Parts: sequence; C-alpha cells; structure tokens
Amino acid sequence: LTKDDVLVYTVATEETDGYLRYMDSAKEFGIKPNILGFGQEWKGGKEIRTKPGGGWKINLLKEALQKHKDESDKVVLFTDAYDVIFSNNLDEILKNFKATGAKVLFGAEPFCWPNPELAPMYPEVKDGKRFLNSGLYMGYVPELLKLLYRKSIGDDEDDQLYFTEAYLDETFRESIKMKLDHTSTLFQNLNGATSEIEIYVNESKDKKIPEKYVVKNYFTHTEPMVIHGNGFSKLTLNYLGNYVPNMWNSLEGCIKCKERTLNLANQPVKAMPLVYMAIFIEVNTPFLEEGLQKVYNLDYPKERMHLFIHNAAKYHTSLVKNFTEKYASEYLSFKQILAEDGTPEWTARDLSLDQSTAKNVDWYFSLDSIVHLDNPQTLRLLIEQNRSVVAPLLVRSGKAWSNFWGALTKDGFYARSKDYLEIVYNKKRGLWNVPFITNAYLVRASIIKRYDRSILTYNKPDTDPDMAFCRTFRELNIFLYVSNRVDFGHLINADNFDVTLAEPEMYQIFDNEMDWEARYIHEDYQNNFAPGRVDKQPCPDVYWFPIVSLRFCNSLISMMESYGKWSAGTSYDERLEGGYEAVPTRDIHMNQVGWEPHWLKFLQKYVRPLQEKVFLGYNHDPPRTSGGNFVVRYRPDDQPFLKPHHDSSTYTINIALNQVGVDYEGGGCRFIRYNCSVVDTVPGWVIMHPGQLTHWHEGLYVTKGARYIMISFVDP
Ligand SMILES: O=C(O)CCC(=O)C(=O)O
Ligand SMILES: [Fe+2]
Repeated sequence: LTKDDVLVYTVATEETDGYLRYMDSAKEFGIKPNILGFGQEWKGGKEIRTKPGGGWKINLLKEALQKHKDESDKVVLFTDAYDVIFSNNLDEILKNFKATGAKVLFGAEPFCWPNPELAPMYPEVKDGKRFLNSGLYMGYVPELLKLLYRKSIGDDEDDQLYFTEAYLDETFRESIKMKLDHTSTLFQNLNGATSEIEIYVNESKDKKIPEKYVVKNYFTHTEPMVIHGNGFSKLTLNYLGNYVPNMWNSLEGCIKCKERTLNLANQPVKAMPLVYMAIFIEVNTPFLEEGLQKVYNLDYPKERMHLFIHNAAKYHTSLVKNFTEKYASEYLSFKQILAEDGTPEWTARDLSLDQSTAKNVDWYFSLDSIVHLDNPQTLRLLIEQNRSVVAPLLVRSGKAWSNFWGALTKDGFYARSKDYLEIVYNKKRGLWNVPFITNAYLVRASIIKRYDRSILTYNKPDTDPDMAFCRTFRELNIFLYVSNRVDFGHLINADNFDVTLAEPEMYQIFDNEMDWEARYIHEDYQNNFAPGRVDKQPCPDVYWFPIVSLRFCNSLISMMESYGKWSAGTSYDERLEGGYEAVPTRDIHMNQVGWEPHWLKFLQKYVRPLQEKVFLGYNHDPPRTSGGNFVVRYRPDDQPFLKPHHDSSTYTINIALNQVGVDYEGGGCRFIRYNCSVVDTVPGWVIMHPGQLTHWHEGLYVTKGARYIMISFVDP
C-alpha cells in the first residue's frame, strides 16, 4: 500500500475560512481531498452544531464509495473539514494506521457524546481517551462499507451515535477490527485534551533553513497527524493553525498570508472597493483631533468611502463638528449620530451595519476613537489582505495592552496565549487567527449582508458590544485575524482623561507619552542632538534650544489664565517651602494647576539631555526643583520688569511662551556681567543658564501687551 491507495474524503458545503485552512493544510502535503456536499444546503441538522446531526455525512460517503466498492485494498481517510488540519503526509498517516492493526480506526476523545449513558458500555482503557469521535476515521474499503451499511441513518440523525453503537456491538466491532486511536498516534481530537497539546519547535542548525513547527501531545508522547478542533477546542486549533503546517516561521514570516490577496495598486479609482467606514466615539478620548486627522489622511479615495460617525461624548461635539464641516463632503456619503441623541453604543453599531448593507459596499471598516492609524496605507493593506475579518494590530505605546486577545477563558474572557507578547512586541510578525479583536477591523461586507441583526449584532444581554460581535463570528466559524505584518498604528489610553481640566491633553504626558510628544514637543527638538550641530549661545554660557511646540505655549498660557490666580509679586510667598522669595514675580506655580509631576517628567525627559550636552560633567537624574516651576506674566500695568537677581538654582530654564513684537513689546532677559541681553526670544525656545554667581540677571521692561515665560529653577 502506498499513499496513492488512500482516498481522502471530507464534507464541506461552502468555502468557509475553516475550509480554506483545511485545504491549505492538505496542499502542504500534496493531499487531494474529495469534497462531498459542496455547494449544497447543509442537511446534517443545525448549522451551528450544538445539536446532534451529521448523518448526512455518512450518506454522502456511502454514495461516493459506490465506485470504489470492489477496491478491497484501498483505504479511506474521512475527516471533517472546517475544524480539521493535516499535520503530516499520507505516507506517515498510512504507516501509523497500519501500525495500529485496525481495519477501521476512529479518533478518541474523553467525552461520551451525544449519549453519555453509553459510557459504561465502553471497554476500559489504561492509557488515553476512551470514547469514539466521528470527526476523524480511516479504514479499508470493505470493512468501512460494512460499517457504513450496518444500518440506515437519516441525514439529520447523529453520525457519532451511529458509529458509537456499532463500536459498542462487540461482535461487530471484532468482525471489522474496529479500534479507537486512544493515544492519538494518528488522530488528535482536541476537545478535552488541549492541555496535553503544545507546539514543538524543531530548530534547524542551518540558520538559512527555517525552523519547523510540530503539534505534540505531551501526555501520550505522540505527534498526531490529523488535528480536529471539535467543540470549544476550535480556538486551540486556530492557535495551532497559525503555525502548523508550515504557516509561519521566523525567516519567512507568515507564508499563507501572501495567498488569496488582492492587489489594488493599479486600480482606477472607480474600480476601488467600496468601503463603509464607521467611527465610534464612545468615551472622552485624548488626542482625538490627531486621531481623526489620521483617518482623513488614509491613502484611499474618499469617493469610494462612506463615512459614519457616532459621537457619544458631548465633550467632543465641537471637535467632531469641525472635522465634519471641513471634510465630510469629500466622502461618498456621510451620516452622523450626535451625542445629544443619546443613542446607545450597540444601537449605533448595529445601525452602521445596516447602513453598510443598504449602501451595498464591499467592506465595512470600524474604528474606535482611541485608534490612531499612523500608517496611511492601513485601509488599503487590510483590504488587500482579503480575509473575512482582519484587524490591524494596535498597541498602547510601550505597554502590553492591545486590540486583540490571543486566547479566551471558557466563559469568554481574556486569556493570554503563549505567543501574545511576541506578537504585541512584533517579535513575530504575521497574520494571526485569534478569538477576539476590537477597536479597529475590516469586515467583508457580504458577511454582514448574509446575517441580519438577529444573528450578527452588537446587542447581546450582559455582554460588551465588541465581545458580543466577536462571539457571533466565533460561533459562525468566521476567523478573526489580527495582522502585524507591518506597523499600522497605536492605541490611545483614555483611562485617565480628565476633561474638567483646562487643556486636558497637557496632563497626558504619562498616559500617552508618544502622542503628548507629537503634539507638544518642538518639531526641531531632536535636531538639537544632531551630530555637528552648533548650539546657539546668545550670551556666554547661555544656551538656546527649540524645545516645545507653539501649541504647548498656547496651552500653558491658557491653563494659567483659566486658573487665573496670579501671585501678588511680594516677597512673602506661602506657596514656597521657605515662604520667602527675594525677587518675586507675578506668577502661577505648576503645583497650583496640578501639573508639577508632569513638569518634572518633562524636565527629566526633554530638558536634562540638553543640559548634559552643554554643561559637561553635570549629571543629575532626575533633575530636582523645590517648587520653583512657574509661569511669569509681565504687563506694563502689573509687573513690567524684574530687578537684577540670582536664581535659587544650579541652572535655570526660561521658555518663551509668546511672541515679542506681536503679543507684547519690550521684555527679554539681560545678563549683567556680560552686558548681554536675549530680547528676540522665540516662542517654544528655551534659554538655559547657570543660576548664580556669573549669571546675575534681570527681566527687561515690558512696554505693551503681556509677556509670558515658563521658568524652572533646576537643582536649587
Ligand atoms: O524675564 C526674564 O526673562 C527673566 C526671568 C527671571 O529671571 C526669573 O523669573 O527668575
Ligand atoms: Fe531669574
């Protein structure tokens, strides 16, 4: 007997994700399965198999075997399709089959199903699983035909019960040498055995040859060759199927993800797929302005995109209004639900699904407000990936928090898969079949069209909308992929966003460091460290750097003015530790607006490196201050100047916050020993100078308007 004597059969009515995976695995080993029932209505009971069924599979096989009924030396391998993968070739499968001595061999499992009362009638087994599973079996044609024709079975009767009864008939069992593969030498049913299974990595010694991934049963010490993810273990099969057979390796990345893709590169605009893009602003979200701008910046023709926005956050009303007034007309259509409508999230989401169907689009693209698509190619790439559902991997910067779950607990909550962190940190890049995705995803619109809101809905009792949605996809056996083939973007952390503050994003330096930096740090800041850069030195040992953005300057002024309690400018100052300031300014301290910790972080991250660059050998990390962090306001009618003084600092930073000649006239800082003044200050640029001894200084007279500066006395 050779592999050519093995006839492989399966039943599949349509090309589901599971079917494609099954076929991919078959192709990997040159296996050519005969597909029974393809294109027909499923007759084996409920589509979502919670009830018994599957007699149809037996009847289809009987019919198919008619033409082989006299080929007594042929062997039939029957497997389910949607929840099965091959993990070895037919030669090996045949070898292991023969080694069992069976004429008909079934896979085994630890559950007696669908009739648990039959359990005591099963022969006891010392090792392995005791009960029959009908998802995987193999047998010689004559013996198998005897089994299939032992009785008749209705299409919607249960196939597993049928085979179980035959097996429990001892005389019959012996007569056809029917056995169960108790220890999974060949067939691995995962249900009830997931903890025994792990992927084993076969490293190759030659670094140019990729490693191989093998499914191992660590309980029975076998390498099973056909894997069946029945019941809840479907998710385990999805996990194994990310690697086996030959789906991914560290040299080539994901291998099958390059197949069945689309290429939009040379598509004329008119032929581009239609997209329904739905944006959900369900929470107050820092940096939403930038987030929306990145959506607008997506490299995809807007005349092929419908835009839908649900804004549930009143705080964002004017931002959304600005965005839509500016851009909405560029899209094919625009629909919005305002915060004032009070529409619940799930209703809005369901409505957007219906709308996408009404618009007859090709793809449905859902985005939450915390999503930042930094890669403008995201939508294009996701469409080109051409899967039922695919999410771009998005991670909170520097954190392990992402928009997918690698595994699930039995009750449907988060569990960490073995490869979760490797995926999140892009140690492994690819296209991953996972149980839960959220925040941003693309769905093939034909799926939404096919299942109405009684099945495909965000509204399930006691379930979060996204969990309800993903659960439905899992039940429908539609794969949820997350892709990190390239970088797509990141997630905003909206957990501690206090919109009662003036300029709330200014307080986000800890929660959303990257976004904070993008908005508030000067665009030339990094150039301060460019090799060969000559630092500006307007006066001896006074250095001058671009450090914060204009937006920062305006925001800081606005924070202070909306707080409004400027100090009296007298020497006694209850805000200070010693209570006394020799040369007082009219100012507001950072701690008065709750911004001291944020400012200290800023000093450490952005100021200290500049200081270490120009004042060599002085390395104090973190920089300290004793409350000497404040914004000064000079006004002719108020405090117009500051008399000569030393600062209680090792070095002082002095950031101009507004524009001389525009916002005010006069002003500047004069270093008396050198008779040198910095008057042409630039908003967002910092002046850094030693605090004492050599750098006795004064604040020059402001003749008009208001001059704002930010001062820090570092290391007093
Ligand atoms: O007005 C200036 O630029 C100098 C301010 C100053 O020296 C201070 O606040 O200690
Ligand atoms: Fe000073």
